Amino acid sequence: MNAIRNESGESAPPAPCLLFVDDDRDVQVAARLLFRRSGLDILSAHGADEALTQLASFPVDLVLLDLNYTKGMTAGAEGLALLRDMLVLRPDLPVIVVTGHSGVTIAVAAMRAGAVDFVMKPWNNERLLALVEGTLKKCRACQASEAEPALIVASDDLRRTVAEADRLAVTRASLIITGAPGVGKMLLARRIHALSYEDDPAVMLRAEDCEALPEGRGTWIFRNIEALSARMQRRLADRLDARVAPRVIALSSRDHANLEDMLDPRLMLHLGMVGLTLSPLHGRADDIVALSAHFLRYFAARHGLAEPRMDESRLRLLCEEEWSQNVRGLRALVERAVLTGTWETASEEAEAVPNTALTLRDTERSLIETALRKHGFNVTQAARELGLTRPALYRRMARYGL
Ligand SMILES: Nc1ncnc2c1ncn2[C@@H]1O[C@H](COP(=O)(O)OP(=O)(O)OP(=O)(O)O)[C@@H](O)[C@H]1O
Repeated sequence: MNAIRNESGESAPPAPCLLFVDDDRDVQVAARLLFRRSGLDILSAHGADEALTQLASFPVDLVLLDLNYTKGMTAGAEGLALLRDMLVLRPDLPVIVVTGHSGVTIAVAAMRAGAVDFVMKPWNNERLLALVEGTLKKCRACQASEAEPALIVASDDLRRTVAEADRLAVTRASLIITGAPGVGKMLLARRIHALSYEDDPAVMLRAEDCEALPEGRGTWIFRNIEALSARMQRRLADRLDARVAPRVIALSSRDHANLEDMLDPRLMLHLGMVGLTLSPLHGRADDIVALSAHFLRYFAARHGLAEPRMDESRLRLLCEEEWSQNVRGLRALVERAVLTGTWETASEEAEAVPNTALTLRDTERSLIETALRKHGFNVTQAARELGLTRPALYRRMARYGL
């Protein structure tokens, strides 16, 4: 199993964690030595793609960002574009720009684009350290309580799907995201929208409640697309046929073949052009490990409580769970562990809950049955003995089939 690991192969410590983006390996080594000596953990990325992947996979607290990653490039455009992408994913992320050739003008442009500060290369170790520590201190409270990375990605399976989603994000293509309930379809749809060129917020629609289509174009995210009425499906297909059409991101827990049967063929042609499928959480051990660590840290900070200890055997149990509600189930389980300070696996819980419910149900059914028999099935007298109103007793009789 591939737990959250930093470059040295150690399990990633909870915090603080820096991400240093620079294509120059010597500079990376110097930064690593400096920060590790000071007790800070540091991840490195040598270019934009790697940086975004690291950011999506690890709970990064601060980024140090060089602005040029291609040999000979000094204008800083690559770095500015990456800065904007990072801030889409993590709007509160503190980013310090580290600039060499590009100089002060580009550093100022980076500050305008959302960087919190900048340092010039070659840097002074003490000053850089003080700047990083000061920034971390200032940001820690708000960052720890609010920031939840857009999407945690650790398994190769999810990484491939997210890479494909990111590639499609900048197009205007409508698409369908399929996958079991709670697997992350809505989160992925939001990420696609956030990485697109669309400035307006996406319109969220529940297909089963949708009786009219929004005005204008923009991005429309439909939950449960298969529940859209036949009439609305035709209207939506008409809108997608138009020259100036909205972008529709349709979500469904049904698979593609099923949707072919359920959706208007014209609508399916538009939406089914490209499809993304998220796999069930069970079987994505790397994601279970990364998500558990992330949710633990997130909920401990959010509720101001200590993180319950996560050991190897606990992780193994989590990886063996069926996760019928997928990531939503894991998230709830971890939040409960933080709130109660104790762990219970989903299967322990699944066993525990029905058993208790069964005992209560059995007891109640048998009390009611005894009272009814005793009074010759006279409901008024049985209800009086049980301390219930007649309607309440009728409801229970119906529930227990008496
Ligand atoms: N990779 C992930 N990283 C972080 N959080 C995740 C991830 N995947 C899912 N979640 C979280 O799990 C919960 C369920 O995700 P989401 O609502 O996107 O699922 P869904 O597939 O759209 O569910 P449904 O089909 O039931 O509507 C949300 O709280 C979401 O933030």
